[in-house]
Amino acid sequence: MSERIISWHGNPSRPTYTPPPGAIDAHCHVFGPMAQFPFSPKAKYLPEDAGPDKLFALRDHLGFSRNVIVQASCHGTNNAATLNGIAVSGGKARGVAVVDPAISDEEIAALHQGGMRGIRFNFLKRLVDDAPKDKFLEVAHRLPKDWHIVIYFEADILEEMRPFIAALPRLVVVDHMGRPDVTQGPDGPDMKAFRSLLDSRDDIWFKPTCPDRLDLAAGDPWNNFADAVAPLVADYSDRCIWGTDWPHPNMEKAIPDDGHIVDMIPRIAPTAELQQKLLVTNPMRLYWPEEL
Ligand SMILES: O=C(O)/C=C(\CC(=O)C(=O)O)C(=O)O
Repeated sequence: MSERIISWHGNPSRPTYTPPPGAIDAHCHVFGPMAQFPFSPKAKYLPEDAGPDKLFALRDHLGFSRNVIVQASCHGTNNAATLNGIAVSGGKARGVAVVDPAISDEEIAALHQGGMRGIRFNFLKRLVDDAPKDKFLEVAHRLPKDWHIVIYFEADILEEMRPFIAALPRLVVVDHMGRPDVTQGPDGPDMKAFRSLLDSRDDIWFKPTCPDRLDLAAGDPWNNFADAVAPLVADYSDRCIWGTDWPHPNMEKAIPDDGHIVDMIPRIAPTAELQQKLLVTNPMRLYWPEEL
């Protein structure tokens, strides 16, 4: 792997939709810059630099106020690039770390000091070599009480994930709703299974994100995504947070326009009240609770 990849739009449109004041892009990443923060030797993709300067310019362009930077798999368990993004944000970013489960309690405390408020367990085989559930559970028990656990898996393994998720000792946030097949519609088997997971614990949250990934075949404007996801947001409105997923790792063959991604928000959260919860109140509870 030597060629570096660009997976983001060079000139995204300005959205038609205006997010409320204080809106948080609660799922995005930074890549590098590589000269300062090299990628992991185990990285499954090698992106061009997409550093905090680009991320914050996009934040302003799209009308957002803050970011939650999620450590991407290309940086492995070295969180330096993400911590740098948080550090140079002037208090406008916090993060989610990916850690070696053998991390010490002192290192966890340092991550908290650096603005991390959760860790991510990634179960996608195309992104990570292994996902040891027993070790993940052990480290989960050592997290600060007010941290949460972000998990990323695909719908085909939801059933085998259930016992692990049930055992997690912190609030859980599921990335991209566990990647349901949105073409099945709001009452299809994947959405039904995901709803039953949400019903199994009232502290399982989700990100109704990534229309570009989940409605890839139909493409922009991602109508299947809007139809399947809007009822979920309406029914679980206190348990969802939203993000752009910029710089859209692995989407180089179908790069989304970030302005259009933002314009999905009023289609899945049609009222001002739902938008306020999705973009402000809910993510503030997880990332800046001291300000509430
Ligand atoms: O950005 C996302 O959430 C999804 C990703 C990339 C990713 O998670 C990672 O690299 O850690 C994907 O499906 O390729």
